[in-house]
Amino acid sequence: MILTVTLNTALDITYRVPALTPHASHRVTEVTERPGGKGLNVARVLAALGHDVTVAGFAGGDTGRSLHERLAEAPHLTDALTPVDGATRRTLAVVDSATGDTTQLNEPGPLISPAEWAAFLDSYEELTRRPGTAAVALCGSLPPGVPVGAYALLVRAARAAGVPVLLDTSGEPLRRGVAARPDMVKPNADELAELTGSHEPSRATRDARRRGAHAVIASLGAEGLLAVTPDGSWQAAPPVRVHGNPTGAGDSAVAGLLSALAEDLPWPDRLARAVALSAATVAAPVAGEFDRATYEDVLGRVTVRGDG
Ligand SMILES: Nc1ncnc2c1ncn2[C@@H]1O[C@H](COP(=O)(O)OP(=O)(O)OP(=O)(O)O)[C@@H](O)[C@H]1O
Ligand SMILES: O=P(O)(O)OC[C@@]1(O)O[C@H](CO)[C@@H](O)[C@@H]1O
Repeated sequence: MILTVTLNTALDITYRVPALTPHASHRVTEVTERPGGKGLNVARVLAALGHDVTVAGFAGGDTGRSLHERLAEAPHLTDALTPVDGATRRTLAVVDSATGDTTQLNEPGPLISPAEWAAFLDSYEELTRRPGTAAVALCGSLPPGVPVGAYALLVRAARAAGVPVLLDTSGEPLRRGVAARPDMVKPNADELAELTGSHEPSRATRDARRRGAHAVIASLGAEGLLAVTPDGSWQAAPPVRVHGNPTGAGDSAVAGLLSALAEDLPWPDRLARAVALSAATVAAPVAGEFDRATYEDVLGRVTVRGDG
């Protein structure tokens, strides 16, 4: 079983409009609603690959109920979200059909009380220590009320339980989480630059390792992934730039890395899978889904270069 943690779950709403123009009124041509937040996207992709996955985090209010209902329909997925009084947030992605560009609006999320945080920690401890837990992914922003050092605490607890842990977040929670020495961290280019102060990916990736992460897998948009690990360094790139909605591409990369880790595959195969899955997510209309034909087509054509 792979455990994904989404402290700030969301009901993701995607609007498609013919062209997005500031100050103008728009007709929405398509609306989709999905359980979201990065860890839930990771979980859906893992489940679609046939891995058993448990989702932890918080859910509350009408939006939280909707999350529970939809998660109950997903095969291979166990809902272990901790109930909270506040309502789970909504996020809005507006896709411009003319350019393919996406504009993202994320609500802050509900206020988590000290008692709710303590209840989550109990559940997390139990899940990480359960026999058969193969890996943990800690994903996304923190809702108000959750301490800024939350991920550092969760990284240390996973390591104490002997479970490999991957961190995918930003800002101060990322800085503190990295210092707690996670097995893997997956920043995008902006997150990496903010963490290290360097806009040069290979220098920044090495710097992020010095700050504590055992392996750093930086996602660089259509250029693919740059991984610096204890076993070697690799660059993995898709054969072509895919046009579509990139929301959730990073989450699919995380799902690729974790599923291949759970299957004991070597780094080049993990990276190839992550790149192919994330390209296939750009080709799918909403986050947390991937286009299987694109995945299978791209998988054999990913270039992996390195010294491992
Ligand atoms: N246009 C594209 N064509 C092909 N692959 C892409 C494209 N954009 C992104 N990818 C793949 O998706 C991965 C993740 O993308 P990105 O670096 O934008 O991550 P991210 O910012 O964490 O994503 P998000 O927050 O939207 O989930 C990249 O490393 C790459 O493999
Ligand atoms: O506010 P966060 O937690 O950083 O990001 C949340 C979010 O925008 O990221 C996902 C795409 O990666 C969406 O499904 C989701 O709603």
